Amino acid sequence: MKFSANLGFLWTDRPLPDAIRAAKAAGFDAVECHWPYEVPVEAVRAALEETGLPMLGLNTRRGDTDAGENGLAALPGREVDARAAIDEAIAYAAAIGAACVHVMAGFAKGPEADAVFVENLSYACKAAHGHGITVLIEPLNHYDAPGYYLATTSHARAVIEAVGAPNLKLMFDCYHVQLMEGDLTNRLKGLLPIVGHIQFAGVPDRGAPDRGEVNYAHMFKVIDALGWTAPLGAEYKPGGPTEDTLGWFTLTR
Ligand SMILES: O=C(O)[C@@H](O)C(=O)CO
Ligand SMILES: [Mg+2]
Repeated sequence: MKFSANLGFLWTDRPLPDAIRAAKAAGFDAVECHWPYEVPVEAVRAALEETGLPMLGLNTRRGDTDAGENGLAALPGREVDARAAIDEAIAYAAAIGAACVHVMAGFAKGPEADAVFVENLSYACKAAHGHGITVLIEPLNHYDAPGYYLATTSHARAVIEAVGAPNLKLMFDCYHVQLMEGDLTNRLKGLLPIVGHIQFAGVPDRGAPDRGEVNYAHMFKVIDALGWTAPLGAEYKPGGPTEDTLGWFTLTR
């Protein structure tokens, strides 16, 4: 198995370039992040080149976080801001060779939001296509993100079908899927053709994956048996020094 360190949660005690170096030293095969925009592209690119780690993905900006926004792409009336965030994310991803951009939907619901999300995603997929970038959408659980537009994989599948772009895929985050829908093994098998990236964390506290209700020793075997070879995103909250939480690597043996 290969693993990607999600630097939105791991090694957040240091600047992003040093977090990339820490992930390399700990034995990760790749990195991914959330919102790198305050860090100069050159510094991130230099750390990636130095370590040889690929950056798998990053997220579009959430919007006005002081006002509680968590993404813009499904918000009626915010199309200009949503597309600026998409352009920014694609430009940053292209500059550091990142394979994916997660377009965050935000808090919205209803037919207007449905149409806006599909239109903004169509825009994102066209813009990303020329750079060979995959656009991801991710259902978030309703405990952490109540009211988030996208909460289930069935809704994500319907959106992906409505957009109909080959470079639009599902971020299958085992943590969110377990909290909302369960049946991880069968669900992942059924969704595999539309999955673009897989993430994991302990459930329900989002701690290290060797604790909680999900048996990741089993899940890693399932994922491997499905022929998935891309790195899996370790997106958990270490609750202390990240190095002290890496015992879960042994789950793959
Ligand atoms: O699962 C998550 O929370 C992340 O993957 C993310 O990108 C949105 O916060
Ligand atoms: Mg996630």
